[in-house]
Amino acid sequence: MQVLPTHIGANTKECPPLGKLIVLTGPSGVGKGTLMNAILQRYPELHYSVSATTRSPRPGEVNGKNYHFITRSEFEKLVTQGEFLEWAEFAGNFYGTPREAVLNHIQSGKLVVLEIELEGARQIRHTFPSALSIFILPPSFAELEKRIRGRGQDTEEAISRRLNRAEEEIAAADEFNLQIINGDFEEALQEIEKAIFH
Ligand SMILES: Nc1ncnc2c1ncn2[C@@H]1O[C@H](COP(=O)(O)OP(=O)(O)OP(=O)(O)O)[C@@H](O)[C@H]1O
Ligand SMILES: Nc1nc2c(ncn2[C@@H]2O[C@H](COP(=O)(O)O)[C@@H](O)[C@H]2O)c(=O)[nH]1
Repeated sequence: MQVLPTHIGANTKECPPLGKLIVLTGPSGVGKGTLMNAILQRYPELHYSVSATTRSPRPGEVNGKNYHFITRSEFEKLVTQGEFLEWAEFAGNFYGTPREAVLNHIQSGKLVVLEIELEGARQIRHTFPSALSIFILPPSFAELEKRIRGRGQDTEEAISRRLNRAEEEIAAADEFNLQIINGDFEEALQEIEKAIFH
């Protein structure tokens, strides 16, 4: 039986995945979640990792389905206990991937998908070098802003923070295995499917 590491040190690599880990990253509002939901509808055998966050739920978001919504002190405790595979602060809130569920699913041979921001995706690149990392790009910055605003679920302050961060995120796109422009939704979806299954 393989022993799973319980803590990621600076030079530690997670054990080689028996299944496959897929990371979708890219700026807020580019359409990662929408693409992910479409992929999960088509391929229910994929396992989507539900993150923990200190952000407040948006209207319609369900605890345990969209996120595990927790307090800052709960989040900090989980960090101390090494319960996250990666975590980061984004636009004033904390987000993290629960370690145990992901490793268990990978061990049982599942394809596991993470939808996370840049810093977390970088951490996964180091700890899981064999993960497939896909960076989703907007067709233009103006379109990205239109999408975040069009979603209508963030305050003006949250929108500015996310757009300010987006430039830096887009500049890092080349760090990842694949860059896909989410202009035409169906085309982007097909490119992701191809990357995962072929
Ligand atoms: N190809 C597309 N063309 C036009 N609109 C799109 C496209 N893809 C997604 N959208 C829309 O863009 C908005 C933002 O999408 P979504 O919430 O999936 O982004 P996200 O990258 O997951 O954001 P976050 O990282 O903040 O969670 C949604 O209203 C979605 O319907
Ligand atoms: N590093 C991580 N980033 C995560 C995780 N779960 C989600 N995210 C990313 O955070 C931003 C903001 O999300 P929102 O739901 O508040 O719009 C977005 O880029 C998500 O992909 C995580 O576990 N770790």
